[in-house]
Amino acid sequence: MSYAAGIMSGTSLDGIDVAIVKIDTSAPEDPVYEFAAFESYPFEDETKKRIMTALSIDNSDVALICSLNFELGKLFGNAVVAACKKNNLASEALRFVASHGQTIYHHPQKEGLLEPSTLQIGESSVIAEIVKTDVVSDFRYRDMAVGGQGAPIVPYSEYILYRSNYVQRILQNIGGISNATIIPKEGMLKNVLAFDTGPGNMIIDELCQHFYQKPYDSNGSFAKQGSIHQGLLSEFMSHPFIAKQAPKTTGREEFGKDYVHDLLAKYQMPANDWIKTATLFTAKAIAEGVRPYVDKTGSELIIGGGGSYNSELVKMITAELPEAQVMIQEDIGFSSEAKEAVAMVILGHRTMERLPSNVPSATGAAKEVILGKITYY
Ligand SMILES: Nc1ncnc2c1ncn2[C@@H]1O[C@H](COP(=O)(O)OP(=O)(O)OP(=O)(O)O)[C@@H](O)[C@H]1O
Ligand SMILES: CC(=O)N[C@H]1[C@@H]2OC[C@@H](O2)[C@@H](O)[C@@H]1O[C@H](C)C(=O)O
Repeated sequence: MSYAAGIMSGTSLDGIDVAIVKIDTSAPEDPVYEFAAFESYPFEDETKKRIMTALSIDNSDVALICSLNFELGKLFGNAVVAACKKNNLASEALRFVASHGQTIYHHPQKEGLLEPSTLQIGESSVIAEIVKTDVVSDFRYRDMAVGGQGAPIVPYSEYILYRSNYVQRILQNIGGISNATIIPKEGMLKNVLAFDTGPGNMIIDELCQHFYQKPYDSNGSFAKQGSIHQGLLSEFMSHPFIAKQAPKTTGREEFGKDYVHDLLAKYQMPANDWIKTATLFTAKAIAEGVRPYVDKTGSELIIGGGGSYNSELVKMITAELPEAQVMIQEDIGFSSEAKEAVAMVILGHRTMERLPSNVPSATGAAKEVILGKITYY
């Protein structure tokens, strides 16, 4: 029995999530992962601003990215130490730390001279020195090296935690971007499908920041007061990503600030109508993405990520997908916010054991590979 920590800092840039997980390997072929604790550390405004600048094609610079790699390594390491302390654990007793890293750019298709590539930062050497244990990081690169999109990478852990002999389960994550994992009833890992469905909270957050200087639409309260603008909704739905076939992944490059500000320049309407229409688009993109795969004999769509706390969004998804039973992670006793950080522990454990954890049917990779790199302490 050992403990490990997973660190997630996702595309929404809300902060650093740390999950501590107990790993029971008494049956080594079939390890059991037990959630032990979750802590979240919001980024300082200044740090968030610097990351946003680093992500921007127009304003990014190499000195900033170089420095942020080490700054984030420090913040990630300190977050794990703080989480351990709060939960009365010695951080050096962790068997390993698994860190996702901050995605700076994700470009899965070849475009001109640009190779399919992705970049996550938050230096693992710095984390290892602070936490004083081994660190697994950089999970996406190896999958891309064998022709995969490098995302989504959570399907392996979702298969381990949620597969069912009785019902199809669709795990719908709504972070900055939304992604779905479809696990057939009695399915094998090779039958699992996963892909990004489009924006998660990214457009809603940008609009809340623009109109109200607020980071997000708490519980959908602005959306609840707005009306749908059909012209804007049609324009949203005509985004080429929506009609694309899976496997597909996306990011801030397609649904970030530039996309939202181009639309803001084009349409005039009250703030809450913008937010309501963007919320419906987010729900429809999810429904369009998963609808072709819903098992008519029974399907549970389980929503996780911060979007599960937006009840207006959840209501819209429920209305768009009457063929599935829609619920959130908390309805089945899990935590919506901890889900991805827990997933990192499961992926990290596979790496430590020299075992593969990409799902080629999800990423389009040519074969199964061992994800991640290990920095030994
Ligand atoms: N109470 C709430 N009401 C509405 N929205 C919320 C609430 N709490 C969190 N959110 C939304 O969830 C977002 C954070 O979600 P999460 O932490 O799952 O994203 P992430 O992991 O950074 O992104 P990704 O999964 O795309 O990498 C916030 O930016 C916000 O939009
Ligand atoms: C490149 C990148 O960071 N992608 C994230 C992002 O956030 C959600 C969605 O887009 C998903 O594809 C992925 O994260 C999760 C952890 C994944 O790979 O499964």
